[in-house]
Amino acid sequence: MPESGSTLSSPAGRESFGSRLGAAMAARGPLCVGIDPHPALLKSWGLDDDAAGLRRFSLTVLEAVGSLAAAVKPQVALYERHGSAGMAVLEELLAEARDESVLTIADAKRGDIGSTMAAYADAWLRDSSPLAADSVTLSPYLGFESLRPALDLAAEYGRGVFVLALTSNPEGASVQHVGGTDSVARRITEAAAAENGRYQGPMGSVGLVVGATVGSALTDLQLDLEAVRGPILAPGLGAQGATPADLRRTFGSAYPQVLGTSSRDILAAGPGIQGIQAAAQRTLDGLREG
Ligand SMILES: O=C(O)c1cc(=O)[nH]c(=O)n1[C@@H]1O[C@H](COP(=O)(O)O)[C@@H](O)[C@H]1O
Repeated sequence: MPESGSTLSSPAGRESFGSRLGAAMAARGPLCVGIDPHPALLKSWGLDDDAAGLRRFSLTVLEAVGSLAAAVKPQVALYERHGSAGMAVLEELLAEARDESVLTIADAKRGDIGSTMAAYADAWLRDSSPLAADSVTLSPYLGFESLRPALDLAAEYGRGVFVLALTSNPEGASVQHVGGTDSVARRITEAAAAENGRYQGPMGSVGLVVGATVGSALTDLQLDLEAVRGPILAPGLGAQGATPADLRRTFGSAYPQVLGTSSRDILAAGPGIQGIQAAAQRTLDGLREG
């Protein structure tokens, strides 16, 4: 269990997130399972679209994939839509994952001016917070440096961040590709690489989000993901159409850093634990092949 109590507690010497995630990927393989309790999925599982349904769904997924996936990624929006009762379920899920030593990525996509960003960082990355996760997704639209409070708090507490670079949705290109070979995405990638200079070992704690669906964009925009020396969270597998073979083709020599993530494609195999496990295992086998 993480330390609790004073927000001033200093967990000096704690192992970094990059190192913990690298060990989990080496031991289990490069799969993250997204926990996205969409209303349609709750319905197909025979659950109500309420906090009790959300709780059953979340804890079932954790039980099914907790010993198989390198990490789980709860989609915060799908808890927020249930208000405080939904956020209480998210707190319970994060605490349960912590107790079972399953790494978590809170998919909150936060980003704001620095002083407000400090509050987001407190919410997701500080030990004393009920929503503390091992890592959180961040949006750099206000400038990479606006994320400073989260970057520093993550480093202090042995936690991590995943910064959006090239997202899996087709609309992303209208912002992220701007600038050609000096693109917005390239600026983000280079800033993440510089930030990982503060970490020792093969993998830093500042990751990027690069969709499995981005096709030739890495080459077109001349992005050097190996130089980032951080984990690459790659959503888009399954429900958005990408395959493990696409991932290998897209990421090339950076593939060892890639954590493939899939939600609906695996979750649709529920509500039985064995069905979810089999779907996750199939995806993992695909990611490990070749
Ligand atoms: O940050 C993310 O995880 C993310 C970034 C991105 O570029 N695209 C993307 O789909 N995601 C998230 O990844 C999940 C994808 O879900 P599925 O399409 O069901 O596998 C959702 O929770 C998305 O919000």
